[in-house]
Amino acid sequence: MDAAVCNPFLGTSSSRCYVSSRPCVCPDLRGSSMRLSSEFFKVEIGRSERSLFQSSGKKPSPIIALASQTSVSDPFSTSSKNNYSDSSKKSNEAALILIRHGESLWNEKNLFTGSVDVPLTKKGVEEAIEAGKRISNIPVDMIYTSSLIRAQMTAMLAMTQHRQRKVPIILHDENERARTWSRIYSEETKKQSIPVITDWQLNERMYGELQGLNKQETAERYGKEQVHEWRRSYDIPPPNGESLEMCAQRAVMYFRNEIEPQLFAGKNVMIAAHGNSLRSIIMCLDKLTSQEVISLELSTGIPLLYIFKEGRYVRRGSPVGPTEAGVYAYTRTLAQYRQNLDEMSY
Ligand SMILES: O=C(O)[C@H](O)COP(=O)(O)O
Repeated sequence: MDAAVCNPFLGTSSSRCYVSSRPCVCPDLRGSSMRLSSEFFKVEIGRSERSLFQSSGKKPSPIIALASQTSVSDPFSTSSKNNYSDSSKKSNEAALILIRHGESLWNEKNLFTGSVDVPLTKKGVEEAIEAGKRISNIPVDMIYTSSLIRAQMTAMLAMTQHRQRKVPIILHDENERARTWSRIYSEETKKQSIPVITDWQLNERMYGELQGLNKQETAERYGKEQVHEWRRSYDIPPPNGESLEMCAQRAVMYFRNEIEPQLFAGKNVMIAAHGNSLRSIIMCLDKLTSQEVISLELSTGIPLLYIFKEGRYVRRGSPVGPTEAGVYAYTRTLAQYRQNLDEMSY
């Protein structure tokens, strides 16, 4: 995992190469054998999130409001992408929300999309808004999205529903001028904002020569099994495209190097990305094997909540709705956060 990954959209001489500075703990990416975790095997997020509670034997409990605080941070206190981490602000826990973008115009047409930059459909817009309602009581301090419009639309639309009423603002640091011209001069305004960091490394896997082809027609032409192998196997790439393993190498490395330090610093993070970049991250968080990940399917526009605590990720399923008591009782901190929002709105 120490190969540099360069942004293909900037050519081979990208000014930003990510070289893993931390060892990746994801077993499959280390190339060693994986721990079996049958609990999350064959999970279709969004359709069977309830069964996650059942399989873990945990039932949502009523709201517990105790004196514990969500992290308080000023995410705009530094402007560089890489300098957000403030390890002195270590907190006990942070929320991590993962969300696959809403339906895109090519999802609707059943076309392989990959790196092609396609917007949401009307249904996708509605899914993103619905997702926002589901997470409207969960704290969000920072947002990471891919560089593709469908993920960015999803993040922004979801945040229109958030009760915190902070303004998500895309950080532009592609060059000095972009940094200077997008500066905010009011500390108070910064506090009312949520930084949105966009990065190609969270993009959908590059689908190579399948991009733009109809999935059904491709299966008829090359055979269902071949197409399933291209779409779901871990290490077999589609023609001239990325395998899930290749996608994981950049997406998981980005997660480890850029996002995880924020969680360690107590920041609550939302990631709006794609079916396969998120599958690779979930594979790592849930320690799925390369066999188990084959059955992992993500529905469009369904948020999934993890609690990051003492260096561990605890999957809490998908918040079903803003009124579901169980969502707020996941942890004391979330319950307290929700209670504060309620008190503020009286
Ligand atoms: O890129 C695509 O076509 C989809 O977003 C994901 O497709 P998949 O379900 O075939 O991986």
